[in-house]
Amino acid sequence: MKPLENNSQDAEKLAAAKAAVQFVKNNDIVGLGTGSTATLAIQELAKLVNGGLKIQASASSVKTEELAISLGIPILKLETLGSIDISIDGADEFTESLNLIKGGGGALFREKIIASLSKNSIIITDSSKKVKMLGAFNVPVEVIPLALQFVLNQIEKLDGKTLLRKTNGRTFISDNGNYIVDVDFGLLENPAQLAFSLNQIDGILAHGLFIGLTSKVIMADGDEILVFK
Ligand SMILES: O=C[C@H](O)[C@H](O)[C@H](O)COP(=O)(O)O
Repeated sequence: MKPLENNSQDAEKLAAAKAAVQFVKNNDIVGLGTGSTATLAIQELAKLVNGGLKIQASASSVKTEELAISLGIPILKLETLGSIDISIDGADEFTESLNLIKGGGGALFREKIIASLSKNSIIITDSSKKVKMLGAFNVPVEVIPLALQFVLNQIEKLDGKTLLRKTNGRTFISDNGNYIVDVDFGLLENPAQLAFSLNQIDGILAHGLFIGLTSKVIMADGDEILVFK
């Protein structure tokens, strides 16, 4: 049996997912996020699609694409899309100013493209993800392999402590064939400035700081649904 705390966190994720899919309308192109919370939204969306809602969707990871197809959600290739009506995704941390850290699952690059294309970018979370300052969660950075040592040096100049992501002892490889470096910058006084500095480093494909890309965060807290926008 799962510990009680996990059950209530899962219930919050589900409540946020159910609230978010209500914003999806007939004929929308929908961006699908990645992770445990986004998965619940995809399952809820599939129920609506099977009940007659007409949408097309695009996925932020191979895993999400496989899930969506298995549930009968029509999928469009991301490279064909010039805009997305609505996207639903999770986050690792967010602040009330709607800045986020994402990428705990390594899907940050495609998630960022989807968020950037979205007219309405909705983030769904349980109550553990809301923070006063970003940075307790390490900032994921997707690095093109041949640039790894260069990027590590540059990030260290920004006072970041770097850790190459591994899973089960093996170097983690993203859907795009790249490494993920998780960086401890401490609590972030100025996440926008840090995002700008990371954007200047050649060899970084994307980082997990999502600044100004979110329309609203729907967070469940116990039985309550809170919307930050
Ligand atoms: O790369 C993964 C994504 O950014 C996820 O949306 C994020 O890590 C949150 O995942 P979860 O909903 O599982 O906490």
